[in-house]
Amino acid sequence: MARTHNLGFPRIGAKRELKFALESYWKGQSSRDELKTTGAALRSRHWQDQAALDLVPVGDFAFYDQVLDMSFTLGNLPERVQDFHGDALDNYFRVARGRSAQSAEDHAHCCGGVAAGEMTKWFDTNYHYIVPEFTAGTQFKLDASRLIEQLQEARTQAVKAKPVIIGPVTYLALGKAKDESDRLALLDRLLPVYSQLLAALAAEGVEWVQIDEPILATELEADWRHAFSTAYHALKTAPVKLLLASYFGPLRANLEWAIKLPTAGFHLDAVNARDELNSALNYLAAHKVLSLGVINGRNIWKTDLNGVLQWLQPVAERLGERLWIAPSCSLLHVPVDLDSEERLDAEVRSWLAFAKQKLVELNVLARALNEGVDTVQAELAANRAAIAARRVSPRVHNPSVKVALSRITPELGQRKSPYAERAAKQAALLKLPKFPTTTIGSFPQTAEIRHARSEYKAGRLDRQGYLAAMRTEIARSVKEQEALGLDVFVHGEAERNDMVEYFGEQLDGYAFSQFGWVQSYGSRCVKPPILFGDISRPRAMTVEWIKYAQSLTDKPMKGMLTGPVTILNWSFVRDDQPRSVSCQQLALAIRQEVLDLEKAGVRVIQIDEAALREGLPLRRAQWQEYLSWAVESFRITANGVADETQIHTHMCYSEFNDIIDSIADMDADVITIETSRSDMELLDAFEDFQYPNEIGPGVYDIHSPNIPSEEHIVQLMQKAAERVPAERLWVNPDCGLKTRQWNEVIPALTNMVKAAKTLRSQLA
Ligand SMILES: Nc1nc2c(c(=O)[nH]1)N[C@@H](CNc1ccc(C(=O)N[C@@H](CCC(=O)N[C@@H](CCC(=O)N[C@@H](CCC(=O)O)C(=O)O)C(=O)O)C(=O)O)cc1)CN2
Ligand code: MET
Ligand SMILES: [Zn+2]
Repeated sequence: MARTHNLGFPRIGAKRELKFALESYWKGQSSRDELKTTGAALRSRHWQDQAALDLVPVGDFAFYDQVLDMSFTLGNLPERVQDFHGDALDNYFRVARGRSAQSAEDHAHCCGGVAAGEMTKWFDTNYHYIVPEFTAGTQFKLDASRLIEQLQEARTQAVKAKPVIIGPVTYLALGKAKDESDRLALLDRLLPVYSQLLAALAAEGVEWVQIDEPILATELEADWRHAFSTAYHALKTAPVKLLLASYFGPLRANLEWAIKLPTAGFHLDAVNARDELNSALNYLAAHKVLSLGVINGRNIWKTDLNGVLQWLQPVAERLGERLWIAPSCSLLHVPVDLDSEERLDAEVRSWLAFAKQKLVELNVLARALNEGVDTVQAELAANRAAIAARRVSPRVHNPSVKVALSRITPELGQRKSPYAERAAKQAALLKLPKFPTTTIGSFPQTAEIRHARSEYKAGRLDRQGYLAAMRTEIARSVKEQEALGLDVFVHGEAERNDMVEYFGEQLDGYAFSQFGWVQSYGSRCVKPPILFGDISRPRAMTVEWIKYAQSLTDKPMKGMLTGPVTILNWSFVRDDQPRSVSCQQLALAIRQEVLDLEKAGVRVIQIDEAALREGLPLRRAQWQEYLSWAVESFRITANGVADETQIHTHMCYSEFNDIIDSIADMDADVITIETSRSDMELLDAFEDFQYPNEIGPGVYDIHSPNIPSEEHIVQLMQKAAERVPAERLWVNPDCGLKTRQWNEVIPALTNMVKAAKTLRSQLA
């Protein structure tokens, strides 16, 4: 009898209930009890949604982030919040979001402002976690209250609970030593707290605990391998059974030793590591449970159930009771419920499965294994038909796109002249001052903008009314930029719901959902569009907006586009062709937009590649292959323009040391990057490499409500000028301003423009 379980369920809610409850609480519009009630209601609903499983995850719910939850469970709070006297949940939000010194709440508790914890991406997903902070002196202390309360809650609802925690080695690996000390030296202090935690869970009657170690999908140095051995030998006496979970990819050199660690069970991502199944079976000790992730937890496609059964049935026969089946990873990365969708095209819908549908698939597989395929004949037949229809659908295959792809030549990615020649022509045309100022694209997405768009989508505001409302916003942002005295303007992206979804909505080969929300960080969500077919651009997507914005000013207006690699990495993409092929198709489509903008007289065009660095594969061994097609796709998109047209790109995750040659290969005239929090140290890579083109190192940390002072910006730019020749420097924020408010943006940019003027008089 194969057993079914799940590694984690999306917590934001099918209608983003958690997002709205959090934001209302943060604004002081609802009480903490109301927020906690919403949390409990979501947990309860999600447990019901999973009731058909043999084991249901508990502890996967988090008010902000599961890694931050783990830090609180382990008593590892940054020193700056340890003296907080208020409610524990408020302290948790202080670490997550920071708190400016002025807020009334802080006066009430007499401890000033705190910096937010650093946020970084969770493996190769678009989810961001709060980085645990360590020093050589870090002490851990168990606080199991969250897990125990949730277990008790689950018990009253008769949930077959399997608590989920992050394992000690991954926890250390995800964190950062603030004093550059060795994180692994903390393992000996950490393990006793894990032992206490497991004992506390056992005391609640728990039999199995899922302990996540996704770091197993990366290349591990000997000391980290050793840490695994130390950790799991120390925990083997715990009074619970441990299911050690690896996901997001194959284990390669880690497979043999990891599966032989002394745990009662092991979870293998059998979607991404199917080729490791036989070895896993060979290494598996006779008593051990093998959990196989047979349903893709990272995409939205229906599983080929008949295909899975073909290879899974013999495994089930061999393992009997010791086989568990599950999604490949937590379902955090997929939307909740396909049934909510009212407008999806019926054909495309028939190919899809969201979280709830994936669990139904799992159940069909389990019944086929346990009760015989005859008992699920109808389900298997329907699945077979859907999979077959998708494979041959004319909606998926567009011969003219395939022809265009076959005609790609290296010349397509080649600018006409080298940077130095282009730069001279652009300077003559644009006549910018030294230290030119600009912003990254978006201005605040105000409640009015979002409201107008939702009225438009609901049919209560007509197209003319919507266009007029967005034009008013664009005009406002142009006026503000005139008043600020910026040099290169942006239109502000008011008309875009998201930098990726906006393009997905306008390209053929894409579908988009109404409620397909996925958490990106905290209360912020994205609705990744669904790339299902060959991509083409039926008509220009941005030209009218940019032309309108340009008509309002004599300053150069940047055309604003999202690049192919970022669109790819932040979409749900096809699983029936390599990512590189989808990326090239996107490149050809966005290239047309670039050329149309140029034709419309736009002199500066920015092509955002925020997710290029982020999209690096988990294993270094695969980096080169990825970088080569990713950079080539960018070059195809960007490099068809005349020398006089200035191409910008933007990246917000700027740890470029290992890939600076690829960044230079993109050959953008200007790159704007995130650097303010690293005190310009991230520019070292550019200095060492002697990066040849222009750079705008961010001087305003847009993730924080704090307003940077003129002096601070001048100082940062002086540091930048020590590393990059001043004549190649731009002055700009770290990233777009969509999540900020105008009353923060205006003073910050005022200081930025003043700083640029000071720099011109000092250094020029
Ligand atoms: N795709 C993507 N990934 C990214 C980023 C990014 O910008 N895009 N940035 C980095 C950080 N991640 C981020 C992810 C999301 C947001 C963000 O602001 N998300 C918004 C939603 C953006 C959106 O799609 N907005 C829609 C829907 C807005 C909305 O919620 N409307 C209300 C209605 C409001 C009303 O009627 O008054 C509703 O639908 O209920 C729109 O503008 O049209 C949010 O969660 O609040 C920011 C950063 C990394 N990854
Ligand atoms: N142009 C985009 C913006 O300003 C770039 C964002 S990168 C996440 O919002
Ligand atoms: Zn950015």
